Amino acid sequence: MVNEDVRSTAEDIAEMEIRGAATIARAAADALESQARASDASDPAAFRAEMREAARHLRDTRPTAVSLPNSLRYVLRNLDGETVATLRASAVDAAESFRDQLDRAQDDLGEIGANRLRDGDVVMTHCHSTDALACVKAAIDDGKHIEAVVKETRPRKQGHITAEQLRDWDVPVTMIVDNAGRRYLDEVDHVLVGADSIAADGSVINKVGTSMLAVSARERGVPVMVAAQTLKLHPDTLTGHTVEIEMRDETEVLSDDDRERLGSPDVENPAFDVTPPRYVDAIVTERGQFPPESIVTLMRELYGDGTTEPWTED
Ligand SMILES: O=P(O)(O)OC[C@H]1O[C@H](OP(=O)(O)O)[C@H](O)[C@@H]1O
Repeated sequence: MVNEDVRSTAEDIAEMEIRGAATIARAAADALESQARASDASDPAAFRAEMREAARHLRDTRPTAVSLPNSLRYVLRNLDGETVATLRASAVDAAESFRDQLDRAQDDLGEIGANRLRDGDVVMTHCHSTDALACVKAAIDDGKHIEAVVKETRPRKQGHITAEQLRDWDVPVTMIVDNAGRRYLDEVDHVLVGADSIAADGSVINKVGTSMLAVSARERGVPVMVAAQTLKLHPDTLTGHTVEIEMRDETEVLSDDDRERLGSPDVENPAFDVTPPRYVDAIVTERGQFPPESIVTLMRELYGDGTTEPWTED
């Protein structure tokens, strides 16, 4: 029942061919739209069941970035109609308005984040975040000169994607290995990172290594700014759930040859870590910037009704 686009999108998300919390959310909405368009369901109940199955398939790819279930929820909750044709149209509309909101949110948070950056500032980045880079882009568009110290971000080196994007915007980049982060903090004005999920207590779940960087930044007096549209707020944490940290394959850390040479040690490869709120200065969203401790107010406003898992309903 799950269509080919959904299967290939799910595979690409799992393999990180499609990656980054916002990009994953967009791809998931696109895939649900494709499922709706291609459906040959004979009646509304069959159509809804297909959409739920497609959503489950996409949901099961990666566990940490809440933008993925938030995106699936958005499309499924907006299904509306008494016939397959009207249901299909509602899915297409929902996917389109989801994409519009995502783009607008990123633009708006970029403007807000840019207000924190002064002409001549240097930012230190970790991993690759489109929300974080939107702040840099808006600052440049305001005529500010911005430079960047870009952390490589092992094991998958997403810092290279950041450097490539900054190169296209003519932002001078200094690339460093992750372990040089603390040494170069003296030369930067901000740490600027994205988020995969934000918990109700203001904890930031982001690429592994973020917490170490944030602790060092606090010690060095460098403000830590997290750029995260409200799609990254994790509603389940309002009711005490914790965010699952994805463990990825050991081959990302050690090649087969290296593993054999080292006597097959155990390898742990968490993709994310949790930065406690006391190490974060501001969470920049499209609704304004918030001290992490107050993000719960916004979360209640947006998700206070609690969450459902529309893909599990029969
Ligand atoms: O939504 P945007 O800001 O683009 O990305 C947010 C976060 O998603 C990425 O995770 P991964 O590379 O998919 O594991 C990084 O942790 C990044 O900070």
